[in-house]
Amino acid sequence: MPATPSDVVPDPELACEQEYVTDLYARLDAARELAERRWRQAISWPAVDPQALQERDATVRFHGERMVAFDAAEAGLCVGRIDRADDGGALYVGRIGLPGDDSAQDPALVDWRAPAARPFYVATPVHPLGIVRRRHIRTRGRTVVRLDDEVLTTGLAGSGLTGEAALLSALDASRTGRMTDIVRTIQAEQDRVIRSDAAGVLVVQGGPGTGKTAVALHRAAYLLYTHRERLARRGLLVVGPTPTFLRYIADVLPSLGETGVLLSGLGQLRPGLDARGEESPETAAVKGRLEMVDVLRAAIAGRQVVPDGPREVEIDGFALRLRPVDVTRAQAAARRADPLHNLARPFFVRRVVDTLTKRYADRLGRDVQAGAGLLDREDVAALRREVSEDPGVRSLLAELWPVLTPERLLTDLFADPARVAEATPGWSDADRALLHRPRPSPAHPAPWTPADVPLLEEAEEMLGFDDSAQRARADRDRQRALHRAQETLDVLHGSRSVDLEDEHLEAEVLSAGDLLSAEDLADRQRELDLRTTAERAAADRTWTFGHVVVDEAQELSPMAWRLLVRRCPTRSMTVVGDVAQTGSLAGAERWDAVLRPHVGDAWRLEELTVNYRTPAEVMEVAADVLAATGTGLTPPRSVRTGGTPPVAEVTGEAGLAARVAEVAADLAGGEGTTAVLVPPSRLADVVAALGALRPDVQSGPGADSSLGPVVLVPGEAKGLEFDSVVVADPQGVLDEGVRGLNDLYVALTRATQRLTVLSPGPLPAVLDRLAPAVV
Ligand SMILES: Nc1ncnc2c1ncn2[C@@H]1O[C@H](COP(=O)(O)OP(=O)(O)OP(=O)(O)O)[C@@H](O)[C@H]1O
Repeated sequence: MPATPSDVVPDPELACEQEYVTDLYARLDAARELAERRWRQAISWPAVDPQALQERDATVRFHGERMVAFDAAEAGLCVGRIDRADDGGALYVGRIGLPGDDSAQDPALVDWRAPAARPFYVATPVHPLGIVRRRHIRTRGRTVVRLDDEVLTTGLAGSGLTGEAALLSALDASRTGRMTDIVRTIQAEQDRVIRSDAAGVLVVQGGPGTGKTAVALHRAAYLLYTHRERLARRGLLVVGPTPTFLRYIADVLPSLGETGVLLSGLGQLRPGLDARGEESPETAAVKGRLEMVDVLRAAIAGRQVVPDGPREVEIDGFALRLRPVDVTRAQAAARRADPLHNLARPFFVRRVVDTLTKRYADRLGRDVQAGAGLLDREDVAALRREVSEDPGVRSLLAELWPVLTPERLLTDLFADPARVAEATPGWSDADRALLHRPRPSPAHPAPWTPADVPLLEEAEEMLGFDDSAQRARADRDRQRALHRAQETLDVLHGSRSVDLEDEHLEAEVLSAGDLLSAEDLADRQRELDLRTTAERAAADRTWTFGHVVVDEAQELSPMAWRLLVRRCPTRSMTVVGDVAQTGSLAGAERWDAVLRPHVGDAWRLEELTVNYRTPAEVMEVAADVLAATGTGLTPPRSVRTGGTPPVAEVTGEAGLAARVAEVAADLAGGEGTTAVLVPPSRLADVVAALGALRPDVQSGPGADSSLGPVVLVPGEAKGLEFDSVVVADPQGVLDEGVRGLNDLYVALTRATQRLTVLSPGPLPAVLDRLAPAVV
């Protein structure tokens, strides 16, 4: 029995709250209708100049976003109320704020993110913050179905949980395969993180199930609320480890009414690229090292070639020589002009063409500079053009200083061991070999991997983005729009209804063309740009964000950190993760080591200590594995106890897949979601065996536990949770993972209700606590 009373309140109170909640929904409906009306008005505004057009876009977007927020607030609009001491009255807390009738008084509903709502989450009997009672209001649709009260005047410490009854009932619900928001039951230690200052890098370390992901997403919503203007403009980026994970969390921010957030996996951070290729963990680790910056720099320098001896090109029957020293000089001049390879290239080209033109003129027996037979400027220009357009000259220039895309640079580098060797002085042959990748062909497509993305982006920074083609296209589009606009004006001019003979009078009469230039008209006809900030940010690789949230941040390589920090120059970041769950070789063992190269000591740490997912009985087993990792981290304290005790079975090698399938099919026949977590070598067999019993089995990156039982390797299950988990072959998980203990820790802590461990042979020693039944 908790020391803080938490009782179901009888009906009369329910009726009162129903009345209040019904009134709140009426206000919500009114606000939504108003927003819709304003949206309609704004969308039909004539935009007479670019500024008005921008204003129209912004107004349409603003009311559109409000409509989305009002829709999102519909489910569970009001989460509860706090009753203030000294008869300060009740303050209702909800998903959004709704004004009252009198602006001098309390709002009808205060947004959960507003400072006034804070006591709802953090007041305790020991620190009541002027509150005498906290009431959780549960609704189904628009009907109030349950109230849970906590009296805060006892002065007793209590369980340390806020709204324990509401929390426990939320945690006991079956999982749907999608994460939901926790606005109703945010706990005090989580609230502290959510409302922490936006400035600087905040690292949130916490064991499995401590709500790191939930907290990170609510923090994103909080920051958007608190710094709306800045963040709405610059946008907020949430980075997760895998597309599966992103799908799992995708509903949370929209349910909080926020649409301006870009959710992205690391493999999707380069616009236009969806990098999902696979490679060995060792290769990913090498690609993730910071030394790759030097490798890329050397690879680019290696593409600026000085030939061994003189090269000749033939123009109009004359052999023109380009000596190595000419190339060296041209290179030096180009590098002085611009440090970026592609942007420096035009300078290199000009120098080489100048040199060849001069030699051409000399060979023609004339002196370009002075004296008898002086070539005039036009002659020189003609010779220059001839040189620069000559195919032989062009191909020589492409060989000596090619235009490079990041994709071409990396493809050529990885495919050529000699280039790799040249760019990696001091590396071992084994590490060099890890970078090797055959040139893609239809037979070997070799798609880009997530570890390639930071390299491509880094290379783009060094090469310089040659946007001349893009600008030319934009110019052409604009010219076309102008042309169309001019035609429209001409038609208007030609079809004037006044038929005037007097030329003088004609000059006095204004036509559409007099009032409006073709440029204005083209601007007016520009389409509404209603893309959200997130959509615009996703399409623009130079976009920098107002805040970046990184989830499962322990997995990120140093190169990935470099990329993220570049996208967030203000270093306003929230970094959540658990260094005991690091699965990738390139990932973090300690936060300070990871962050120092990018932000020095300018980061602060918050810890989450309570596990809301894993029942205590399961966590005890997982805690032994955590101890064996040697990280020295304390296991989180589980909120829930008394669930189904975890079970283990030794199946024998031959019987493993069939028994896994049988157990998983049985669990999947019940309520909630089911996952089988296996070492990679068992994946195919287990999928086949389970598929025979459950054709809806899911596996791989697209696996969705809301559609059927899933079979995943531990890395794919990171950040996810399931009602029932079967861990198959724990020794295999230990042996096959590059950080096997961490992988096993991740696998064991995915269960919200039931855990079954099936082992082909004796259980690994770290699982001694599970005394297996031999079948
Ligand atoms: N205050 C809360 N109220 C209700 N549910 C909560 C609360 N905090 C966390 N949860 C639930 O606990 C579960 C675990 O949360 P979450 O996935 O955010 O943990 P995590 O720390 O990111 O875990 P992992 O390290 O395993 O990725 C989720 O179902 C989440 O909704």
